[in-house]
Amino acid sequence: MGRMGSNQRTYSANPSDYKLLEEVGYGASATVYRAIYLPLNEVVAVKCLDLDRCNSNFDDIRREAQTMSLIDHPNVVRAYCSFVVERNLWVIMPFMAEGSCLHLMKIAYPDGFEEAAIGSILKETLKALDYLHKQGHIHRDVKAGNILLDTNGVVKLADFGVSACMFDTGDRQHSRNTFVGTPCWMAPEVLQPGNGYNSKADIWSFGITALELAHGHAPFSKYPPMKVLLMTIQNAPPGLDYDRDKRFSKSFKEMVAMCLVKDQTKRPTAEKLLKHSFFKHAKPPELSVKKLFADLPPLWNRVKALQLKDAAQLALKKMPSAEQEAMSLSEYQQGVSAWNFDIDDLKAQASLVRDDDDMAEMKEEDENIKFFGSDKDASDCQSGLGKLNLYDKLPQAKFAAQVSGNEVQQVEWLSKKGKILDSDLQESGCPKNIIWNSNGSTTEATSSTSEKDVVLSRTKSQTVKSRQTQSGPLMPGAVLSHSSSERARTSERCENEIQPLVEKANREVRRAPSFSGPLMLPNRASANSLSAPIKSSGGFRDSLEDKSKANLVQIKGRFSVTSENLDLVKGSPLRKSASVGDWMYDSKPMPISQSPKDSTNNNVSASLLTPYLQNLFQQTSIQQDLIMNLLSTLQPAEAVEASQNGKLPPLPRSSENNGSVDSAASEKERLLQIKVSELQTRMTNLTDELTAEKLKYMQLQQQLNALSSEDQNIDRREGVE
Ligand SMILES: Nc1ncnc2c1ncn2[C@@H]1O[C@H](COP(=O)(O)OP(=O)(O)OP(=O)(O)O)[C@@H](O)[C@H]1O
Repeated sequence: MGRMGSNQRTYSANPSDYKLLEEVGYGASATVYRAIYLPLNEVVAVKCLDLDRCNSNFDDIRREAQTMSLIDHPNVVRAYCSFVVERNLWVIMPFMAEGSCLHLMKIAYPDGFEEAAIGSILKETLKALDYLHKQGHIHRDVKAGNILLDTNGVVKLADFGVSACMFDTGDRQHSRNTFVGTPCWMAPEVLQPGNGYNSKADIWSFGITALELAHGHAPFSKYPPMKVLLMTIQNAPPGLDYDRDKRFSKSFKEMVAMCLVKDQTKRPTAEKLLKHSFFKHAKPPELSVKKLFADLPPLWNRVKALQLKDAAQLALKKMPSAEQEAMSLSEYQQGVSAWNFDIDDLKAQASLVRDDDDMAEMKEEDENIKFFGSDKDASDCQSGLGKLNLYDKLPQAKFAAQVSGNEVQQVEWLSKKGKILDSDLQESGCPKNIIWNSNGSTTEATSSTSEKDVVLSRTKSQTVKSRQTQSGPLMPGAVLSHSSSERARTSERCENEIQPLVEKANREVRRAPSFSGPLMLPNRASANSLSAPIKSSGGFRDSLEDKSKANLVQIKGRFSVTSENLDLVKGSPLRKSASVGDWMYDSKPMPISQSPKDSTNNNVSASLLTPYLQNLFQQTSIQQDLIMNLLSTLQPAEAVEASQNGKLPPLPRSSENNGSVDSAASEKERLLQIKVSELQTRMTNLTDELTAEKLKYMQLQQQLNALSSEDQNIDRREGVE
């Protein structure tokens, strides 16, 4: 599928012609790398889509990729070419050096952009939509995460085509009973079956994206997907509040209101919307957009920083209390959206997750009508994880070069925002004094007080608000779905290029869902957690697939629903796990004290139990890993002490542990240690559970053996008679 790019250059379909460099983005189905196209020595982006997670057949994907490569508009990211590498589809695209608007907000503008920049970004995006709609396409995934920026301020809409085919084969039957991702950006008609939708659905998503850019997050993003769905359908449309959103012009508010009309026929076309006064007065992006990232380090370092932050976030979050927000946030942050699912299933789930509090909140939302009416109020109630934005949690960092060996060029942009506190750093478990170079990765360094002061003196005074922010994605699906070859490639590169700290953080981030994943029967193939099919374990996978094939309707993104799941739900409702951050089916494990006789009566087959045990086992090991990682972020003295007290497992020996011990451990670090202890308690519980299950399994095995030999005896006796 090698072909000409827009610059009339030819791009080969030979993977060895592309040298993958840093990871610059990740989504539900793909990881995106900066890469060099060796024959031309040109920087490109390579999006690696995991075909294992694709619902479409290969021809559909190939067709869509080809369609994507035919798209030719200055505001649409086109594909130069695409080809299959093992179980991945590689899509070669122009590299958009400043990444997505979502990343930019997460890293530097947690409260959203100023209106001038929003106007420019939206205008360029609308031009792209106008073009696509006139070509007969619906984008179906318009959101800040898919609006990419180039260093010169060029704005392009990405993810057209492939994402569509990945999640919609056009055969709706195959999509039934499935819900994936967050419906934050989805139009009501998309969420309601039978109505049908058209390009106006993109206009709704465009309106939601406008709110996202204005506030740093999409409406309802704190809620679980099912609730978002109900709110989108039942509530008045979200919008910019005329009184409270004073920083935005009337014209902007009007434009958003025009997009967010529930009746799709009343929404303007992209062409008409472009004529709105808000866009007439929009500045050229090179004036208003370019300056947004003027002081920022390179994209890949931002991505690493976000991953670090995610690791810290993971370590700090209060699992039980924040898990619902975490799920919603992680969905939102990941920016997953797919438009195929069955409304009844969603409603079934929604009815199960709603509790009194939820209803009260929903009522409150109804009363407020305008979701964004009170930024402060809204943000205050968005607790938990939300408080951890990069500025809140990353060090007063300056990041220094390491990768290319260039001169260290300190970048103080993080501190400029005035949101980074030393204490936050300690709390985050990140090493202090990380230096971040404009072209390298992170490395530790000494930061003197005077440096700090200088940095702080340059700080813009900005109120540190307790609000929901767009913290980096916990990216279970994308990671779990990587083919082993890609994992190998990634880890190889990490070893070579990324500093251990970052590597460790990445591992933590990637394992985050594993840590928090539910213990569940394996036939729920959720990609939202560890409970997604564990592809690496051969035997398990087989049994899993056998079990699930009959019932699994579709796996998309990180949520999936199967008809069997729904049956399960009836008798065994969805519930929030006490210890994990995901919704799970209450699998009602048998009591440990159960006698073999009772066990037999349960009719639990070994084939069902085995994968369950393996799942349990895997989670336990992953938790162990996580604890080890956390331990290594503790002050050595404390960690050693905790370890010696028997509170924690033995510390891994490392050079850090051999160094001099700082006896003055901070309060924050002690808190972190408490977290670690909590985690360890959970791990112990899981281990106990695992042991009990193993025991039960052995008993069942014995029962089965006894039964089968009894059967044989009977057969033999009958034969004799
Ligand atoms: N051409 C590109 N240049 C630079 N960064 C890119 C490029 N394409 C994608 N990215 C980055 O990678 C991220 C993920 O890419 P993309 O949205 O295509 O993945 P995805 O799996 O399709 O995501 P999702 O389905 O969640 O929208 C983007 O949000 C963006 O930050």
